[in-house]
Amino acid sequence: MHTRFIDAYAGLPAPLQSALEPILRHDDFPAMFTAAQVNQLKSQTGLDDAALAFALLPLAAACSIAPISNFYVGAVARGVSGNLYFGANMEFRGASMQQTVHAEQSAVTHAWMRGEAQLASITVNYTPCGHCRQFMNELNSGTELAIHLPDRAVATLGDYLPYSFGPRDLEIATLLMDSVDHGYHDAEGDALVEQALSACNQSHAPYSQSHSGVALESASGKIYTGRYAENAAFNPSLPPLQAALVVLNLSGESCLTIRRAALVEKKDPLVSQFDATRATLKALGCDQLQHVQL
Ligand SMILES: O=c1ccn([C@H]2C[C@H](O)[C@@H](CO)O2)c(=O)[nH]1
Ligand SMILES: [Zn+2]
Repeated sequence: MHTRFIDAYAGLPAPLQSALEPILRHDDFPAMFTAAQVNQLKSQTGLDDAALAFALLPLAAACSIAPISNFYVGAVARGVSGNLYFGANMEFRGASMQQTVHAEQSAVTHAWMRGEAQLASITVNYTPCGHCRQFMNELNSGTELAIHLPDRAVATLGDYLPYSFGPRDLEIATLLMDSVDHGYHDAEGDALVEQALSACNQSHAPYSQSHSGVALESASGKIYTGRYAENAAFNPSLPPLQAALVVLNLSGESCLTIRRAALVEKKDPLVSQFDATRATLKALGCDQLQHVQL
Protein backbone atom coordinates (compact mmCIF):
# COMPACT_ATOMS: atom_id res chain seq x y z
CA MET A 1 0.00 0.00 0.00
CA HIS A 2 1.23 3.51 -0.78
CA THR A 3 2.56 4.93 2.51
CA ARG A 4 0.29 7.98 2.32
CA PHE A 5 -2.80 5.76 2.84
CA ILE A 6 -1.59 3.71 5.82
CA ASP A 7 -2.93 5.92 8.65
CA ALA A 8 -6.21 6.82 6.93
CA TYR A 9 -6.82 3.16 6.04
CA ALA A 10 -6.25 2.11 9.65
CA GLY A 11 -9.06 4.46 10.74
CA LEU A 12 -11.68 3.02 8.34
CA PRO A 13 -14.43 0.65 9.50
CA ALA A 14 -13.26 -2.99 9.37
CA PRO A 15 -15.65 -4.16 6.60
CA LEU A 16 -14.49 -1.31 4.35
CA GLN A 17 -10.85 -2.09 5.13
CA SER A 18 -11.23 -5.68 4.01
CA ALA A 19 -13.18 -4.70 0.87
CA LEU A 20 -10.49 -2.15 -0.06
CA GLU A 21 -7.48 -4.27 0.80
CA PRO A 22 -7.12 -6.02 -2.60
CA ILE A 23 -7.42 -2.66 -4.41
CA LEU A 24 -5.10 -0.64 -2.16
CA ARG A 25 -2.58 -3.42 -1.64
CA HIS A 26 -0.35 -2.28 -4.47
CA ASP A 27 1.55 0.99 -4.76
CA ASP A 28 -0.07 1.82 -8.08
CA PHE A 29 -3.66 2.38 -6.90
CA PRO A 30 -4.73 5.25 -9.23
CA ALA A 31 -6.88 7.08 -6.62
CA MET A 32 -10.04 6.11 -8.49
CA PHE A 33 -12.48 3.21 -8.52
CA THR A 34 -14.21 1.86 -11.61
CA ALA A 35 -18.00 1.45 -11.52
CA ALA A 36 -17.50 -2.32 -11.16
CA GLN A 37 -15.21 -1.80 -8.16
CA VAL A 38 -17.73 0.63 -6.65
CA ASN A 39 -20.52 -1.94 -6.97
CA GLN A 40 -18.32 -4.56 -5.36
CA LEU A 41 -17.39 -2.23 -2.49
CA LYS A 42 -21.07 -1.39 -1.95
CA SER A 43 -22.16 -5.00 -1.85
CA GLN A 44 -19.29 -6.03 0.44
CA THR A 45 -19.86 -3.20 2.92
CA GLY A 46 -23.61 -2.59 2.66
CA LEU A 47 -22.91 1.13 2.13
CA ASP A 48 -24.92 3.10 -0.44
CA ASP A 49 -23.31 5.54 -2.92
CA ALA A 50 -23.43 8.53 -0.59
CA ALA A 51 -22.19 6.65 2.49
CA LEU A 52 -19.37 5.02 0.52
CA ALA A 53 -18.15 8.39 -0.81
CA PHE A 54 -18.14 9.82 2.74
CA ALA A 55 -16.32 6.78 4.07
CA LEU A 56 -13.61 7.18 1.41
CA LEU A 57 -12.93 10.86 2.20
CA PRO A 58 -10.06 10.16 4.65
CA LEU A 59 -8.22 8.30 1.87
CA ALA A 60 -8.77 11.18 -0.56
CA ALA A 61 -7.58 13.70 2.05
CA ALA A 62 -4.46 11.56 2.53
CA CYS A 63 -3.44 12.63 -1.00
CA SER A 64 -3.37 16.29 0.09
CA ILE A 65 -0.10 18.23 -0.06
CA ALA A 66 -0.47 21.19 2.29
CA PRO A 67 2.92 22.49 3.49
CA ILE A 68 1.47 26.00 4.00
CA SER A 69 -1.88 25.41 5.71
CA ASN A 70 -1.52 21.86 7.04
CA PHE A 71 -5.24 21.73 6.19
CA TYR A 72 -6.03 18.48 4.40
CA VAL A 73 -9.05 18.63 2.13
CA GLY A 74 -10.35 15.53 0.36
CA ALA A 75 -13.03 15.21 -2.32
CA VAL A 76 -14.64 12.29 -4.11
CA ALA A 77 -16.27 12.97 -7.48
CA ARG A 78 -18.75 10.50 -8.95
CA GLY A 79 -19.00 10.40 -12.74
CA VAL A 80 -22.10 9.47 -14.73
CA SER A 81 -20.14 6.30 -15.62
CA GLY A 82 -20.35 5.30 -11.94
CA ASN A 83 -16.57 5.68 -11.47
CA LEU A 84 -15.28 7.49 -8.36
CA TYR A 85 -12.31 9.87 -8.51
CA PHE A 86 -10.34 11.23 -5.56
CA GLY A 87 -9.26 14.84 -5.28
CA ALA A 88 -7.05 16.62 -2.74
CA ASN A 89 -5.71 20.14 -2.27
CA MET A 90 -2.16 20.92 -3.36
CA GLU A 91 -0.02 23.81 -2.10
CA PHE A 92 3.39 24.63 -3.53
CA ARG A 93 6.14 25.95 -1.29
CA GLY A 94 7.97 28.83 -2.95
CA ALA A 95 5.31 29.49 -5.61
CA SER A 96 2.50 32.07 -5.46
CA MET A 97 -0.81 31.40 -3.70
CA GLN A 98 -2.53 31.51 -7.10
CA GLN A 99 -0.85 28.21 -7.99
CA THR A 100 -2.79 26.34 -5.25
CA VAL A 101 -5.22 23.61 -6.29
CA HIS A 102 -8.36 23.04 -4.21
CA ALA A 103 -9.59 19.51 -3.52
CA GLU A 104 -12.77 20.06 -5.52
CA GLN A 105 -10.75 21.30 -8.51
CA SER A 106 -8.51 18.29 -8.13
CA ALA A 107 -11.38 15.77 -8.14
CA VAL A 108 -13.10 17.46 -11.10
CA THR A 109 -9.87 17.68 -13.08
CA HIS A 110 -8.94 14.11 -12.18
CA ALA A 111 -12.27 12.82 -13.57
CA TRP A 112 -11.93 14.95 -16.72
CA MET A 113 -8.34 13.86 -17.36
CA ARG A 114 -9.32 10.19 -17.01
CA GLY A 115 -12.00 10.58 -19.68
CA GLU A 116 -15.17 10.92 -17.60
CA ALA A 117 -17.94 12.59 -19.65
CA GLN A 118 -19.88 14.32 -16.87
CA LEU A 119 -20.12 14.41 -13.07
CA ALA A 120 -23.15 13.35 -11.06
CA SER A 121 -21.97 14.39 -7.59
CA ILE A 122 -19.09 15.52 -5.45
CA THR A 123 -18.50 14.73 -1.78
CA VAL A 124 -16.14 16.93 0.24
CA ASN A 125 -14.97 16.91 3.87
CA TYR A 126 -15.29 20.73 4.18
CA THR A 127 -17.73 23.18 2.66
CA PRO A 128 -16.58 24.29 -0.82
CA CYS A 129 -15.24 27.85 -0.91
CA GLY A 130 -16.63 30.45 -3.29
CA HIS A 131 -13.77 29.88 -5.73
CA CYS A 132 -14.62 26.16 -6.00
CA ARG A 133 -18.33 26.84 -6.40
CA GLN A 134 -17.45 29.15 -9.30
CA PHE A 135 -14.97 26.62 -10.73
CA MET A 136 -17.65 23.90 -10.69
CA ASN A 137 -20.16 26.26 -12.34
CA GLU A 138 -18.17 25.78 -15.55
CA LEU A 139 -19.04 22.06 -15.70
CA ASN A 140 -21.38 20.43 -18.19
CA SER A 141 -23.37 19.05 -15.24
CA GLY A 142 -24.58 22.63 -14.67
CA THR A 143 -26.36 23.66 -11.49
CA GLU A 144 -27.69 20.11 -11.00
CA LEU A 145 -24.37 18.73 -9.71
CA ALA A 146 -25.13 17.18 -6.29
CA ILE A 147 -22.92 18.34 -3.41
CA HIS A 148 -22.59 16.08 -0.37
CA LEU A 149 -21.08 17.55 2.80
CA PRO A 150 -20.75 16.12 6.31
CA ASP A 151 -23.72 17.00 8.54
CA ARG A 152 -25.70 18.68 5.73
CA ALA A 153 -28.55 17.48 3.56
CA VAL A 154 -27.50 16.87 -0.02
CA ALA A 155 -27.99 20.00 -2.14
CA THR A 156 -27.16 21.08 -5.67
CA LEU A 157 -24.50 23.46 -6.94
CA GLY A 158 -27.40 25.77 -7.78
CA ASP A 159 -28.36 25.82 -4.07
CA TYR A 160 -24.78 26.71 -3.12
CA LEU A 161 -24.36 29.33 -5.84
CA PRO A 162 -27.54 31.39 -6.19
CA TYR A 163 -27.69 34.22 -8.77
CA SER A 164 -24.66 32.63 -10.40
CA PHE A 165 -22.46 34.01 -13.14
CA GLY A 166 -21.34 31.44 -15.67
CA PRO A 167 -20.56 30.42 -19.24
CA ARG A 168 -24.06 31.22 -20.48
CA ASP A 169 -23.65 34.87 -19.46
CA LEU A 170 -20.81 35.07 -21.98
CA GLU A 171 -22.76 33.10 -24.59
CA ILE A 172 -20.46 30.11 -24.36
CA ALA A 173 -21.97 26.79 -25.42
CA THR A 174 -19.07 24.36 -24.82
CA LEU A 175 -18.81 23.50 -21.15
CA LEU A 176 -16.05 21.99 -19.03
CA MET A 177 -15.83 18.19 -19.58
CA ASP A 178 -17.54 18.37 -22.97
CA SER A 179 -15.50 16.37 -25.44
CA VAL A 180 -13.56 18.63 -27.84
CA ASP A 181 -10.72 18.41 -30.35
CA HIS A 182 -9.25 21.75 -31.40
CA GLY A 183 -7.34 20.07 -34.24
CA TYR A 184 -3.86 21.51 -33.65
CA HIS A 185 -1.06 19.45 -35.16
CA ASP A 186 2.55 19.69 -36.25
CA ALA A 187 4.13 20.29 -32.85
CA GLU A 188 7.81 19.49 -33.31
CA GLY A 189 9.12 17.17 -30.64
CA ASP A 190 9.19 13.82 -28.90
CA ALA A 191 6.55 11.79 -27.05
CA LEU A 192 6.39 14.37 -24.25
CA VAL A 193 5.54 17.17 -26.69
CA GLU A 194 3.05 14.94 -28.52
CA GLN A 195 1.20 14.25 -25.28
CA ALA A 196 1.19 17.94 -24.37
CA LEU A 197 -0.25 18.65 -27.84
CA SER A 198 -2.98 16.08 -27.30
CA ALA A 199 -3.83 17.73 -23.94
CA CYS A 200 -3.86 21.14 -25.66
CA ASN A 201 -6.33 19.81 -28.23
CA GLN A 202 -8.68 18.75 -25.43
CA SER A 203 -8.31 21.90 -23.30
CA HIS A 204 -11.21 24.19 -22.38
CA ALA A 205 -10.50 27.81 -23.34
CA PRO A 206 -13.67 29.18 -24.91
CA TYR A 207 -13.08 32.73 -23.59
CA SER A 208 -9.55 33.39 -24.83
CA GLN A 209 -9.18 30.58 -27.39
CA SER A 210 -5.71 30.27 -25.85
CA HIS A 211 -5.69 26.48 -25.70
CA SER A 212 -2.80 24.86 -23.90
CA GLY A 213 -1.56 21.57 -22.55
CA VAL A 214 1.29 20.35 -20.36
CA ALA A 215 3.08 17.01 -20.13
CA LEU A 216 5.37 16.04 -17.26
CA GLU A 217 7.91 13.24 -17.17
CA SER A 218 8.30 11.92 -13.65
CA ALA A 219 11.29 10.21 -12.06
CA SER A 220 9.73 6.83 -12.92
CA GLY A 221 9.74 7.80 -16.61
CA LYS A 222 5.93 7.95 -16.80
CA ILE A 223 4.24 10.86 -18.55
CA TYR A 224 1.32 12.79 -17.02
CA THR A 225 -0.66 15.35 -18.97
CA GLY A 226 -2.83 18.30 -18.03
CA ARG A 227 -5.32 20.40 -19.97
CA TYR A 228 -6.05 24.07 -19.35
CA ALA A 229 -9.54 24.64 -17.83
CA GLU A 230 -10.68 28.21 -18.31
CA ASN A 231 -13.49 29.73 -16.24
CA ALA A 232 -16.16 32.30 -17.11
CA ALA A 233 -14.93 34.46 -14.21
CA PHE A 234 -11.34 34.11 -15.51
CA ASN A 235 -9.45 34.03 -12.15
CA PRO A 236 -10.70 30.56 -11.08
CA SER A 237 -9.25 29.07 -14.30
CA LEU A 238 -6.99 26.06 -13.65
CA PRO A 239 -3.68 26.15 -15.57
CA PRO A 240 -2.55 23.06 -17.50
CA LEU A 241 0.44 22.50 -15.22
CA GLN A 242 -1.90 22.18 -12.23
CA ALA A 243 -4.04 19.64 -14.09
CA ALA A 244 -0.94 17.54 -14.83
CA LEU A 245 0.26 17.84 -11.21
CA VAL A 246 -3.16 16.65 -10.01
CA VAL A 247 -2.88 13.45 -12.05
CA LEU A 248 0.78 12.92 -11.16
CA ASN A 249 0.08 13.34 -7.43
CA LEU A 250 -3.04 11.16 -7.44
CA SER A 251 -1.13 8.50 -9.36
CA GLY A 252 1.15 8.29 -6.34
CA GLU A 253 4.21 10.14 -7.60
CA SER A 254 5.96 13.10 -6.01
CA CYS A 255 5.72 16.57 -7.54
CA LEU A 256 9.31 17.09 -6.40
CA THR A 257 10.74 14.50 -8.78
CA ILE A 258 9.68 15.89 -12.16
CA ARG A 259 12.48 15.39 -14.69
CA ARG A 260 11.22 17.53 -17.54
CA ALA A 261 8.10 19.21 -18.83
CA ALA A 262 6.57 20.40 -22.09
CA LEU A 263 4.05 23.22 -22.56
CA VAL A 264 2.21 23.43 -25.87
CA GLU A 265 0.23 26.61 -26.57
CA LYS A 266 -0.62 28.94 -29.42
CA LYS A 267 1.91 31.40 -30.79
CA ASP A 268 1.24 34.92 -29.43
CA PRO A 269 -1.76 33.80 -27.35
CA LEU A 270 -4.10 36.24 -25.58
CA VAL A 271 -3.38 34.24 -22.42
CA SER A 272 0.02 32.58 -21.98
CA GLN A 273 0.85 29.86 -19.46
CA PHE A 274 4.58 30.09 -19.97
CA ASP A 275 5.76 32.38 -17.15
CA ALA A 276 3.56 30.80 -14.48
CA THR A 277 4.42 27.27 -15.62
CA ARG A 278 8.14 27.98 -15.52
CA ALA A 279 7.92 29.65 -12.09
CA THR A 280 5.89 26.87 -10.48
CA LEU A 281 8.06 24.13 -11.99
CA LYS A 282 11.11 25.97 -10.66
CA ALA A 283 9.57 26.00 -7.18
CA LEU A 284 9.20 22.21 -7.59
CA GLY A 285 12.86 21.85 -8.52
CA CYS A 286 12.42 21.35 -12.27
CA ASP A 287 14.03 23.74 -14.75
CA GLN A 288 13.63 21.57 -17.86
CA LEU A 289 10.64 23.16 -19.60
CA GLN A 290 10.22 22.85 -23.34
CA HIS A 291 7.92 25.54 -24.75
CA VAL A 292 6.26 24.68 -28.05
CA GLN A 293 4.25 27.39 -29.78
CA LEU A 294 1.76 26.33 -32.43
O1 LIG B 1 -13.03 24.80 -0.77
C1 LIG B 1 -11.89 24.66 -0.37
C2 LIG B 1 -11.28 25.57 0.51
C3 LIG B 1 -9.93 25.42 0.78
N1 LIG B 1 -9.22 24.39 0.23
C4 LIG B 1 -7.79 24.27 0.47
C5 LIG B 1 -6.98 25.33 -0.26
C6 LIG B 1 -5.75 25.45 0.61
O2 LIG B 1 -4.84 24.44 0.22
C7 LIG B 1 -6.27 25.13 2.00
C8 LIG B 1 -6.52 26.36 2.86
O3 LIG B 1 -7.39 27.22 2.25
O4 LIG B 1 -7.49 24.43 1.83
C9 LIG B 1 -9.82 23.46 -0.58
O5 LIG B 1 -9.18 22.53 -1.06
N2 LIG B 1 -11.15 23.61 -0.85
ZN1 LIG C 1 -12.16 25.88 -2.82
